[in-house]
Amino acid sequence: MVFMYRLVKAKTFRLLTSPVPVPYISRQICSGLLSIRKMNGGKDSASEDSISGRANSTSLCRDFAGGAAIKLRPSPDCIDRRECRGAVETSSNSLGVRHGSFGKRRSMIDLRSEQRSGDGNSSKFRNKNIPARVKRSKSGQSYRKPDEGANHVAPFDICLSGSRDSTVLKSLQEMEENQENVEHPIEESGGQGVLRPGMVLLKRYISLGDQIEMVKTCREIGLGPGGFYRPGYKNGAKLRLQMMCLGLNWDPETRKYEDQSPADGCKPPCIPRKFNQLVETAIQDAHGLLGKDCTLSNVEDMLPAMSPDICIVNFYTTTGRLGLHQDRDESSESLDKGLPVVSFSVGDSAEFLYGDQRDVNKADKVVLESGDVLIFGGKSRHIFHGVTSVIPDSAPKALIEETRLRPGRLNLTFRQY
Ligand SMILES: O=C(O)CCC(=O)C(=O)O
Ligand SMILES: [Fe+2]
Repeated sequence: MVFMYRLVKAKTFRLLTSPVPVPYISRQICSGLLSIRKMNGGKDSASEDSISGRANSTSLCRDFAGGAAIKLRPSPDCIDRRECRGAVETSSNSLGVRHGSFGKRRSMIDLRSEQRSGDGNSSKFRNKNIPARVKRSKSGQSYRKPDEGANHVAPFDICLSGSRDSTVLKSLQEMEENQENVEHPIEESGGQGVLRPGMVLLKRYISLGDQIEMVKTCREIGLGPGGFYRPGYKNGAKLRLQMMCLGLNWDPETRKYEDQSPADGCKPPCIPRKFNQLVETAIQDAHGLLGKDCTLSNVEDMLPAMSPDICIVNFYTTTGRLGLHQDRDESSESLDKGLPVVSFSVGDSAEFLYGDQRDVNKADKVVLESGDVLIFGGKSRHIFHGVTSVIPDSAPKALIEETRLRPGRLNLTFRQY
């Protein structure tokens, strides 16, 4: 009896003092295995290719030495960004970009609100020398965790926090149904068509569904390594926009393309393959428009085709703007050939100026609306251009409801280095 009592007491003691109950441990291992299987065989891994363009990508990233391109390498290198100054905990699997998908509707609205920078000016406090640690959240998204005590600011979030209205899906469906050609509606509306030799505007070209996915994808990438920050010029002045570069990083301070972001030292994320496909189709459709002019024997003489390996993503709040400038930091080969810049506008409309001189009074003006694609190459490759104002409350309602994009405008410009 005494022996039995001691035995029971000893077992009970061991159970009570054991740090983790055995059945609990095995449950954890099982669920771990389950989630690994799900990631490898389920939708998540299938979606990797669609966003990173990894498997069949034609996009290339460059190695730079002292600012000069020395060799081209395939896109997986721009996904594996472990070399970035602070992303010590990043593995190729942990980058949110690889788990997102352009084609897959996944809500990004529940991302951690405490990681948000709040307003368009906060990234000016980001200390270039303080690394941001990249962590992975339960949902598989990567985000930066500010180091203890560091004066670090998380990337700018182009979307607002909060839940989505349940009526939104309905209004989205209605809008899609009302679009005559959901794929690429080329309408004969104001400003549409050839603005000048080599400059073509495709009005409301990007479908609402694609605009929504574009915002969600940019948000997801923009919150990770190499994400949105507020860049500055050499003289210390800040640009009136938030920027993120894909493929290669363009630094307004050095006016050079480099393979790391000055904000966090990370390699620029890759351009999602779906973005590149849209660019290529837009150029083909622009050629279709140019081809209507019977005097042109070869449309490519006026507007060469290109495969983008750089995408500069700008987000302008309603007070954002961009002074008149030329895009001339791509390779001299690209510039000499007149390979075009292709610009996507999403969100609020903006007044866009363009002309042959850096003079606002001599420039022409066009309003770029959500879904518009502007292409300038050939003889127009070196035009001066800029954004004078963003028109508040002009974005499609369903876009805002579905994405909670902040008031302002998202602009993506694609180029070939
Ligand atoms: O926002 C725009 O429409 C133009 C952006 C631009 O010119 C640039 O990023 O170089
Ligand atoms: Fe530009």
